[in-house]
Amino acid sequence: MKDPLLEVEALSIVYGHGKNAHAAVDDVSFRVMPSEILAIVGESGCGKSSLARGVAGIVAPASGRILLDGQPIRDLEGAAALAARRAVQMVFQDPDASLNPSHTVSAILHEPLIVTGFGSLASRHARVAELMALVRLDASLLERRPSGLSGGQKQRVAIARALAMAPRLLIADEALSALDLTAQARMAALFLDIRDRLGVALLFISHDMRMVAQIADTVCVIKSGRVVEYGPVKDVMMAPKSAYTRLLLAAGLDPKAALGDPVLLAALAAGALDDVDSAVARLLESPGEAGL
Ligand SMILES: Nc1ncnc2c1ncn2[C@@H]1O[C@H](COP(=O)(O)OP(=O)(O)OP(=O)(O)O)[C@@H](O)[C@H]1O
Repeated sequence: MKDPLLEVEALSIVYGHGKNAHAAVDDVSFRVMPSEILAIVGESGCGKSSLARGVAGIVAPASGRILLDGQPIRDLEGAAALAARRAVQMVFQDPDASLNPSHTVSAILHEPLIVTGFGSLASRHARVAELMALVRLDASLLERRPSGLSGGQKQRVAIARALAMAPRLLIADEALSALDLTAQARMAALFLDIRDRLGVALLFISHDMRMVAQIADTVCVIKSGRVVEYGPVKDVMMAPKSAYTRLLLAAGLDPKAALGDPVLLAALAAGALDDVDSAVARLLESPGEAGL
């Protein structure tokens, strides 16, 4: 049995102070093995982005620990701290916000290589060509700026830039949700290909259970900042233990809108699985009722 790459232990992230304090992430634990794809799934506002930012070190946890190769990241110093920071890279939902619009794709991909002191100009060029091939982008796009690319192409550039740091864990925070369905499917295939070729692990943050089923090995379902279900994706899909997971699995239902339904809310609160299933079936038959 291999050792885990990442361990998240009893992590809590709190916004605000005093009586305004609000735990966006509440006592969450999971682990990611090398080259595993773990999906964190839940409806909008459940704390997924906060969790991703906590793992990436962008927001500080109120309590709990994050370990990389068994070492608490917070305790690392000097070269070890730098290596840990590089080992975890993030791809965000909106490439327009994360890619500099005035830079060419070439400049965007050269930058992390320069920052990390990656060899000579010739070796950087070779590495940029390799990164473009990895994300299946044609080299002819190198001189374009982000505005000259499609949404899917921009997201591929963002992934290539993250891969330039030679990460061991990639965090994709709703990285597919701004794309149309065809682009989403192609991007999911790309993530699987990258995992297979590079052995990089993926923390795949999503609200979409169907996308998660296509890509993940393991799934962690989050509701109101807490883990409600965690296990191999096949087990969770075939036999969801929690009523909330069943709701997320109901294809065609928007959980956010459905949660406005009082009967469904009461069934969820009571953990009454049969009542949840019948409420979901009713909402699917008459979408107008839940404003879907
Ligand atoms: N910087 C912040 N300051 C205060 N509250 C925040 C901050 N960021 C998020 N929150 C709150 O924390 C909770 C979790 O938000 P978070 O963005 O992590 O959820 P999410 O599941 O990623 O949602 P979405 O998919 O809509 O981004 C929400 O109630 C949100 O309003």
